[in-house]
Amino acid sequence: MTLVLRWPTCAHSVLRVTLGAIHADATIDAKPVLLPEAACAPRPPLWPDVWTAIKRDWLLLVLVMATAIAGAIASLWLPRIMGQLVNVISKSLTAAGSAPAMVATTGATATSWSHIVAALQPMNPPALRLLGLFVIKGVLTTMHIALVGVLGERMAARLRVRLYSALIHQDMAFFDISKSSELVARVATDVQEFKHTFKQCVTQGLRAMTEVTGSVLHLLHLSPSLTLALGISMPALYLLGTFYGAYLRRLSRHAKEVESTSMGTAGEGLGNVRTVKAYAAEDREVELFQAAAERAAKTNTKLAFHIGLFQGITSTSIGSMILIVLYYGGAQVAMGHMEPGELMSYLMATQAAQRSLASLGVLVGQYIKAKAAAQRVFEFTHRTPLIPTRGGQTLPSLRGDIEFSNVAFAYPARADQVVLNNFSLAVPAGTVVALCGSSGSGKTTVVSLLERFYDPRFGKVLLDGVNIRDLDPTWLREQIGYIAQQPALFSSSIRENIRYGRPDATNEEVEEAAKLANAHEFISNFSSGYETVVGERGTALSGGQRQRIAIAAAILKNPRVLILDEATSALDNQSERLVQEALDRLMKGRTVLVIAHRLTTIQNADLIVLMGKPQGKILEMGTHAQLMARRGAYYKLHHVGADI
Ligand SMILES: Nc1ncnc2c1ncn2[C@@H]1O[C@H](COP(=O)(O)OP(=O)(O)OP(=O)(O)O)[C@@H](O)[C@H]1O
Repeated sequence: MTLVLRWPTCAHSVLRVTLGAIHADATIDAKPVLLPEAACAPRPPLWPDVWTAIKRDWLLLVLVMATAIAGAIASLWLPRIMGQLVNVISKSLTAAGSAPAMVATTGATATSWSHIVAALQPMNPPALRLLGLFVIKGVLTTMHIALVGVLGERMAARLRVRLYSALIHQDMAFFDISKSSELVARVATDVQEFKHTFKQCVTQGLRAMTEVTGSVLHLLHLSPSLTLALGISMPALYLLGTFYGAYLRRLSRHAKEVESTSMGTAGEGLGNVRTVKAYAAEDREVELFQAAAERAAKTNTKLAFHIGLFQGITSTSIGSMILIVLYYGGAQVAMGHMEPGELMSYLMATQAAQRSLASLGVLVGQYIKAKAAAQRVFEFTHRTPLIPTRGGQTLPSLRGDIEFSNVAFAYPARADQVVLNNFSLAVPAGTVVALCGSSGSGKTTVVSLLERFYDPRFGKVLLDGVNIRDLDPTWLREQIGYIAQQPALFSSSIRENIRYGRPDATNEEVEEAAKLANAHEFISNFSSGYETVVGERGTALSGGQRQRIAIAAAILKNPRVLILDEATSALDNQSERLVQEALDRLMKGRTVLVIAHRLTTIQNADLIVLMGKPQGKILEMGTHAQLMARRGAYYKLHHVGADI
């Protein structure tokens, strides 16, 4: 029997699980095969996603495009008006060929006002046009940069929120196989890269395309024959630049990788400095780093050589082009077919066209990179979580009866390792059940299934007789309080951390919960009291303090069902007494599942469940007295006084 499960190694990959024999007791013989992403489903097209991200700012986008095109058109006028100005100057020079002699005979100074005004007169109209053009270009540039900045930031913020929301709503199985640093990089770096290139495409792309078109038309208008001559040589140069440019980009990427590997070697050595010193391996580490650094130097030298060659070829080509224009265009001027100003205008227009073509070439490379970044950004926004956050029924009131009925389970990331097998357990409302057993026997898995972080392969988990698959997952989790072995707090204030249990709680309710959790006193001793910031993951607090804050948050949440993952490392006596007191208050009147690590702390439980190998099997079950009287595995554990 073959079962195909949608499985998130990426949004579109599938985990194909071949289920061999499914025995009567639901033993699973599963062999997972990961199919490559591309073989599974085509990527959704990118443009609808990009459009969704910017469509709310369509007016802004139109303005950005309009200012880019208008700016480019304004630039196109520059060579023309410059040419007009040069023509005027050259005409005045011809007309005033004998002026210096006149000045010498009359004795008038060359700088007298009347001479200056007379000399400037014909230049005024083109100079004023040029000034007007500079002002228009300046205004358009300011508007464009400001508008594209606003558009880019709004789009990036929207994308980041959409991606973060898609990620945080994924199921736990997704996080089992994803590295959080990579997910954060998607939200930060990939969005940044996409934003950067998007801005460049609408800015430089549009401008360059307009400039290339306008310049070529202008060149054709000025001298069709010269333009034709250039037109034959330019594509060859352009292609050379594009291909060599692509090779250079590949080389540069490789050089970066080699360099970051060499830095990684140094980082690893320094990061593990205790181990390095303990093995007296300093010299070995230096040798490793030296080899990596030499590899990086070799690659970078190769890159530098090719960059030099590329720049040499480019500057020779550009120089040759200018020479062709001057050589051929000079002859045209000499024959009277062209004015000097037109030749200058022509030269400027070829430069503008060449610059724009070059920036289009660079943009093509960046577009490819940005497309890959955008695909990474949008990949997860299309992924439907295996277990949704919302949807399903809620119960009007909850007693807190829990039942695991013939549950079989393997983690999706390790589908061939059965963790729970034919697991059945009833926990009546209001009782305390302790799960104990060797490490890896499946205690945490049992509570993860109750919180519906995963769905069982076979069997059911019932709450008040209702299969939790039919319940709204958010509602379900609101009914369950969880105190972790080492509660990880958020790096905000103590008040905010306690309020995480119920965001709408008043300050009085927060303090009341802290008092019940034996936390009020130590919080009040901090100079900033409830406003004290607890540091990343709560590292600025002791283990016992962190636990009492987590208990306060659970008290505020007031769940019907409580899961306690007992701390493995013992607290000091005073701290343990305070935590235990707080827990006793919290447990009163609730259904409690305790993941027990110390036999001494579970003797009062209503039911003790000893789990063990083969995995997921219940070895023994009963009260402390019953299990001791049985003189079985529990008794033996107790007898040797081992922790579990
Ligand atoms: N997210 C996961 N993905 C894949 N396998 C997992 C995952 N979590 C746990 N396992 C595996 O499932 C088995 C049961 O793990 P579980 O955490 O439930 O054991 P435990 O009894 O709570 O152990 P401990 O007392 O050490 O916390 C182990 O073999 C473990 O390696």
